[in-house]
Amino acid sequence: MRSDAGPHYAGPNDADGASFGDLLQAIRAYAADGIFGTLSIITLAAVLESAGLVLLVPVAETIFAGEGKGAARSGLTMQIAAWMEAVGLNSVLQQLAGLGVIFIALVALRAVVLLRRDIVLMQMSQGFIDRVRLDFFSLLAHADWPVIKRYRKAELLNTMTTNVGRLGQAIRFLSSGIVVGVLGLAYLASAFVVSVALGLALLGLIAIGGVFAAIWSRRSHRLGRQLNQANRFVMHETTTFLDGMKAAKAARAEDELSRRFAGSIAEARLISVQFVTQQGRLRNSIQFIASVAALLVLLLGYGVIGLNGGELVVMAAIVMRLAPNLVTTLTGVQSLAHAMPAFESIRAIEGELRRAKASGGIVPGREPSGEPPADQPLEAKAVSVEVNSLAGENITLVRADDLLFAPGTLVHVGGPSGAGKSTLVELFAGLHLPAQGMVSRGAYALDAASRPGWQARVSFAPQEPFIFDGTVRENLCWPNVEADDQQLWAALETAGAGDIVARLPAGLDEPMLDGGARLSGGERQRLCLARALLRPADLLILDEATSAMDAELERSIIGRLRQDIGNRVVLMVSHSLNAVMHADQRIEVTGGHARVVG
Ligand SMILES: Nc1ncnc2c1ncn2[C@@H]1O[C@H](COP(=O)(O)OP(=O)(O)OP(=O)(O)O)[C@@H](O)[C@H]1O
Repeated sequence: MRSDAGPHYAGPNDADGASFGDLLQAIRAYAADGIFGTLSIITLAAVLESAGLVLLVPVAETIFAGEGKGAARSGLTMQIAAWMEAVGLNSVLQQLAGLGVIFIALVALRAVVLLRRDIVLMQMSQGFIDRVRLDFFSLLAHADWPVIKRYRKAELLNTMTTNVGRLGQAIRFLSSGIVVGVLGLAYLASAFVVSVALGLALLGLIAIGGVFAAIWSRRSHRLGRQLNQANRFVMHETTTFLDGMKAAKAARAEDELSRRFAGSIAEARLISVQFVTQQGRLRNSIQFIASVAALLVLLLGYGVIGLNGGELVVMAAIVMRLAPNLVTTLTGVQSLAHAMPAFESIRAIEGELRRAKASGGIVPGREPSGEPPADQPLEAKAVSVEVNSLAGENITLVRADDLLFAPGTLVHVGGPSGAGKSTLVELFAGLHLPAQGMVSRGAYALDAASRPGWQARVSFAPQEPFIFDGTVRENLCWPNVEADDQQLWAALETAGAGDIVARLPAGLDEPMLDGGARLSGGERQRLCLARALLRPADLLILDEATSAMDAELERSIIGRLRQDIGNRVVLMVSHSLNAVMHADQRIEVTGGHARVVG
């Protein structure tokens, strides 16, 4: 079985992520004042449970003793009998009825407390998971673009879905572990009430079970780490499978695609089977210890300590309840250890994102401080974009010595594939910050502090259209544009999308299902172009945003753009001649170097 990540799906080093202590601290920070109330209700439920058990002693002893008051009765039974005689319950039947009423009252109270406990625990555990998920989303959304770009989609998907799901499991194990553990303590306390010696014997046996659990938990934690890697691989292969479906069908390579996918899930399955085997072994060991405990209680209780019949019955009930409780607690500890690597993995990525943010990322919620002057030219001087490679080295992706675009200019950005065109326009969009040199508009230079203001006046249409499950109107106004129907239709007409929306039964209010999957690639691009046109901006960037359109359509769209350009600078990355023909200025990017060529 593979034990390392392999070159294709290595993720962040989970070992740097977090410990169990970090998880407890995170829960404490989340729950804050609620922890005391939650622990109190868990304890109250356990106390009521054990009180019910201890109450069995007088019930059983009263029955065993019958009317002959001299038969063996413990101090507890004598005390309760004295109380009942004081209120006039003298016969065995009357005392049993009295005890029965107390018992039923206890059961009713316990039911109310249990219900409350379960609700509180569910609210707390689900709330905690939601908090972790939201924090992760927020950190990722506010991370710098080059940092986000470093992660593979499968890695992020795996963290947001599989690992968060496993963390949910871990929290469930933890909360049920606490409940069952506290209950176990209560049972143990009941055993001490019946017989201190037997209580100590049970404590010793629980300690032996704990040692077994600790050993197996270590192994389960290792297995959990391997499962992390395997899950990453499954997610990677799942995205590859879905992305590659069309190409595979065209090349009749469905079997090859399926074979790769089957290979990826086999390892995760193997690890899951190994874990179940480990868990089964631990469960068997504890059950064996519990049987020994039951035998010991019987022999010691009857032969050595000399417990009476009632006490023996209650001890047997305690051991019978304690045994499955112990199995659940200790296998829960093991499951927690198995699921912990998911939390470690989430924290490892969060740590990377936080470190990146601390070294100059986007500051969330920061208000734009002024805006770049629209009547000034857009300029780049001796500028370069660098990224950090996985090996930690700085790589220069693109550089430019001197670029200047006057307001009202349509600029074509051309050059071979992989030359750095997208990186260059991402720099002007503020997605990268200059590593050297300067990007500016008049006196307004782009840097970490001015970036929000800069980006408030940029509209960017990427090659891959982004359409979400909302109406056409919601998609066009995303994220925060306010526009009336007339403005929406005008933008749609300029983007050549008017007829697409006019055909839809509900027009602007038609829901876009499945991210607009039923539209063609070119149709989705046209809608996204209309969205980009609606955003108030002095710099419009189209990064191959018309690549899926036919030449005739593209020509008419670029013609209209040129005509309505106003004061805007339009940067258009394209491999098409249409863009070259309509451009006022041309930039060529070759081998990471951008120059003016016309
Ligand atoms: N985060 C990164 N780390 C390392 N290399 C990167 C990173 N981002 C981009 N690159 C590399 O930088 C080069 C320029 O990429 P870019 O996307 O700007 O090219 P492009 O000219 O737009 O290509 P195309 O026309 O094919 O879209 C490519 O070789 C790409 O692999």
